[in-house]
Amino acid sequence: MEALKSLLSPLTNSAGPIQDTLKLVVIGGTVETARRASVSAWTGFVDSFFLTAHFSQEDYPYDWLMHWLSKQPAWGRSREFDITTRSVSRHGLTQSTSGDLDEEEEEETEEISTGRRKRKVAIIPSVDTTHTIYYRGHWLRITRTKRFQDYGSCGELKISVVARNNDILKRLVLEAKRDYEKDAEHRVHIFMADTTYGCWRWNGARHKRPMSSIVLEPGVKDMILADCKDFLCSEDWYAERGIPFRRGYLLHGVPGSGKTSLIHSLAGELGLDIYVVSLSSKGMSDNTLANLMGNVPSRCILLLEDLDAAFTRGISRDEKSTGAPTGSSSTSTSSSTSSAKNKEENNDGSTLSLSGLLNSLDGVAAAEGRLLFATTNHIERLDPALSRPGRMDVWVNFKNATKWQAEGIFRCFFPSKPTGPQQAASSTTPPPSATVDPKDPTSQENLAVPKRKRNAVLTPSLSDEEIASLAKRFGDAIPDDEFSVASLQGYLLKNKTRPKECVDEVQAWIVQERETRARLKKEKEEREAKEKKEAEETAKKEDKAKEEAPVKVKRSRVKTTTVVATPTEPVIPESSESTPSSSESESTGADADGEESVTSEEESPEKEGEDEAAPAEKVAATGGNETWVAVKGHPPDPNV
Ligand SMILES: Nc1ncnc2c1ncn2[C@@H]1O[C@H](COP(=O)(O)OP(=O)(O)OP(=O)(O)O)[C@@H](O)[C@H]1O
Repeated sequence: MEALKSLLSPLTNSAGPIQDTLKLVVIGGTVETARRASVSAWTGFVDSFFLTAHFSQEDYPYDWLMHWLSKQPAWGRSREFDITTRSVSRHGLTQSTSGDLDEEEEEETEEISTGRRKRKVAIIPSVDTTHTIYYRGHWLRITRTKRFQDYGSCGELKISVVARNNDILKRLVLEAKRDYEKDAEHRVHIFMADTTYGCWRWNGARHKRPMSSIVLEPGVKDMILADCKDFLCSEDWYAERGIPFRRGYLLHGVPGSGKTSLIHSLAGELGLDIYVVSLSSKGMSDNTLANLMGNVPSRCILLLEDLDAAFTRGISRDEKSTGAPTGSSSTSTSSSTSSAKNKEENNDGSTLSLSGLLNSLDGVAAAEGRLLFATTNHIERLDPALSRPGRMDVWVNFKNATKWQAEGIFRCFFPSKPTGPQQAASSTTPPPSATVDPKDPTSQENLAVPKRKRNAVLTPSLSDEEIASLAKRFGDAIPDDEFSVASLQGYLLKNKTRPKECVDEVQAWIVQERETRARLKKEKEEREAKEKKEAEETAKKEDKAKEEAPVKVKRSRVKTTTVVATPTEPVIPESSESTPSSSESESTGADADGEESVTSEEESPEKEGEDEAAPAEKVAATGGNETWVAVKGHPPDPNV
């Protein structure tokens, strides 16, 4: 006990300073805890008045709000900002009006004459800065941030407002949406499948293409448009009958006949975005496709372009296999060559199987409400399962241009001169291109030519009768089902300011086109014949090499054995290096290094057999087999 007291005595004697220190720690800790508690209570108290909404760049409301914000003067007056020529949102509609460097007006004339592309420069507030905007009696605190993800950064928007409930935020989002849709109504947005990350990437917004600019046989456009409209407003009908709310359209036929153009037109007409998937793209797999298909919005056009291309590069029904193309078999030369080719083609990480494709089209996870459009130039290559009703409900065949279509496309290019007051106005306004009223949305010229370039095309004005007669002559000159509409369009484009000459010279163009086609066809046939011959020769060589392969292996084994382990085995006589030593080894029983050899009795007949076989093998090997040369150390003697 005494000992313990003596041990503690130094501490008890100095209790004053320690107690003070302890008191300080306790008081400091208490004050800090109280401070933190009060701060968090205050923040909680303040936050209880604030409503905060988060918007991610991955979803539409972010675009609506960025578009809306870009129109707010306070947003443009930001004191910390980035300058960019890129679109802030995926829809490219958020170029800040307040921040635009307005040189457009001055540059417009110059642009038309030089063809130089205008670059808009926009000012946007920097990330992680907070801005306050007054909106309908409330102060909104808006912060733009960036979140980093596996596949790059993703923008976020945080909006806080002091309010009793979230009505004000709902109103804001609705207003932003309406505003955005109003500005976006003249565009069709295109999204492309990103197979690397299995998501959709905005690819641009295109001006809507009017249906009147698509020239198809009478009734076809109306039929498809009516069918699409009918589908889009029949959700309940489908639900009542338990039918999956999806519709598929298969547009097949010759290239350049308007399949893709029609889809773009329909998207504009129906106000839908287009989501494009290329099944043959690198890295496409069943999972990626299912993921993509499950993530399309309920109302959109899903476009599978060139469906047959996916087949020829090796989709198969078997999930494990990505080979076995069906379409190119007719041109295949030998099984070995084609399988090698397939391997090469499929070596791009794509593991998409037909069953995977079918599942993603109408499996459990497939999106509903979308219009599926698939295009192909070779319908005969499609698996029947893919094109059956339920997956592809409407089939439309696109052929080469008829006379009627030729006439129609001519009229699209050369609209007739407006009559009445419009004509009077135009006659006072040079140049002649002013015959088209730029405000008239039904004007053919307006439909065919983008707005900003309208005045750049100097088309002579012709009366209705003149255009009708020229169009008729043009249509009569074009043979039915020989030229695609795209090729006619190419010819008309070359003559876009010379309607009369265009018709006068069309016969010469037809002759020239036929000659070009004949020449190209001949060249193609020659090239194919050459390729076929080369492939046959390669196949023959490979077959020959295969036949020889087992013999070579045997010989190389013999040679190796001779050098390393069994020096007394007979050395192949045709080698100039080994011939003398072989006889020497046989006679002396020693190898080239002078090692003692052990020749077993049992080996003798085999050796004899090999010796006998040697001349025959030698003859077979004169084809210049590489293995043979490498083992022997000198090229084969072609005279043997
Ligand atoms: N029927 C048509 N009416 C109006 N323009 C057409 C028509 N067909 C083709 N064109 C024009 O030809 C070009 C090519 O058309 P488009 O890409 O739509 O053809 P496609 O059938 O989809 O071809 P592919 O099968 O090669 O993809 C476009 O510029 C389009 O304007």
